[in-house]
Amino acid sequence: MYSLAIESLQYSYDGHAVIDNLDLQVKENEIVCLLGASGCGKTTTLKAIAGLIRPQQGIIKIGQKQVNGENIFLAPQHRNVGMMFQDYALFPHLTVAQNVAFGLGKLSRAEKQSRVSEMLELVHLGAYAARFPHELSGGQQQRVAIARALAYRPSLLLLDEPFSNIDAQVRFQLISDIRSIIKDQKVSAIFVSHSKDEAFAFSDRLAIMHKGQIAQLGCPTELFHQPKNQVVAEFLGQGIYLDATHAGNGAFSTQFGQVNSLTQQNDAEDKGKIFVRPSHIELYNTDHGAIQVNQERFVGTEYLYAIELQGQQLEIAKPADKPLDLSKPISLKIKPHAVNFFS
Ligand SMILES: Nc1ncnc2c1ncn2[C@@H]1O[C@H](COP(=O)(O)OP(=O)(O)OP(=O)(O)O)[C@@H](O)[C@H]1O
Repeated sequence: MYSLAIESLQYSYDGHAVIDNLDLQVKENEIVCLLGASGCGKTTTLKAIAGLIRPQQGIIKIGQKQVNGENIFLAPQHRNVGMMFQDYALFPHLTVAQNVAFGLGKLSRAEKQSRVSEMLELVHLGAYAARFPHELSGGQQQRVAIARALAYRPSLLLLDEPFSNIDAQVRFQLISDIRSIIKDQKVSAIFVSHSKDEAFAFSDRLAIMHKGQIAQLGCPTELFHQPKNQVVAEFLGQGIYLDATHAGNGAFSTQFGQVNSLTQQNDAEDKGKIFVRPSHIELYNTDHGAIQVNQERFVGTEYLYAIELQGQQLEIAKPADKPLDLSKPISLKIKPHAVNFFS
């Protein structure tokens, strides 16, 4: 069963489509990250799920309940979603405990107290109940925000760039803490980010968004190694395109020699481009190489060599015990890998 199912969603601002026929499904207890460049429609999608805006078209189901569709539009408070938006700061004049209790209107006083204590224990802030937000660090404030979002036991959490104001040094610890809290509580979550590092660390599956649509949905390794199109390939990491021709048996001819693919290839298209990441490239010393290394960096476990290929700067690694001899000529080859061929 899905905790969220979206079908053919459409939303336009002043006639300009921002969400364009978008489909998305989130499984139970799953964290999905909507990842994409600025302006691709991530926040608008979250707002439509939350009920903060009304889409012109499309179906949204949260659990079994249809919350959006033709003649159906449930108000945000009836959708059973918890929200943690970047600009949904804590209320500065309320204590931590009062902030967490804020959405618990229907419960009795005793029930509220017990739920607030439970939530503050969950985020390891039991001793901070009487403090005000300005007396907490940024990371502690985010943990209060997650406690507040989880307090009324939503079935789906919506998180919009929740870590963007957090110091880089503590961000990945906080991401790991909040991920464990969400997993413990067995809720599903949609997390919006434009940082692939955050997305890789926080989510089970990634949905790469482009121009109001989901370009690809899958687990991080699948998207990284088998991008369906150029948008996904480029968004997830550095790399270059090389002209390539099918040479049969899953191999390709390129200007750097033959490249063998470790995955089955469809030979229908003869000519195209392959997308090559730095980790697919090997530098080695030969008698007749013409590769120019612009910089060498030692980073402990390996050496990184900066080269320029087709106008793009790439850093290629070599193990620390097998460095290049920069006084001798250098060549380049492309290692066998799951080749991404685009016709
Ligand atoms: N209230 C509005 N009126 C008109 N256009 C809007 C409005 N809100 C957003 N847009 C436009 O809709 C598009 C998508 O906006 P959205 O905020 O969903 O993008 P995003 O992917 O979340 O971007 P970011 O990563 O920068 O937050 C943008 O081009 C934006 O300018």
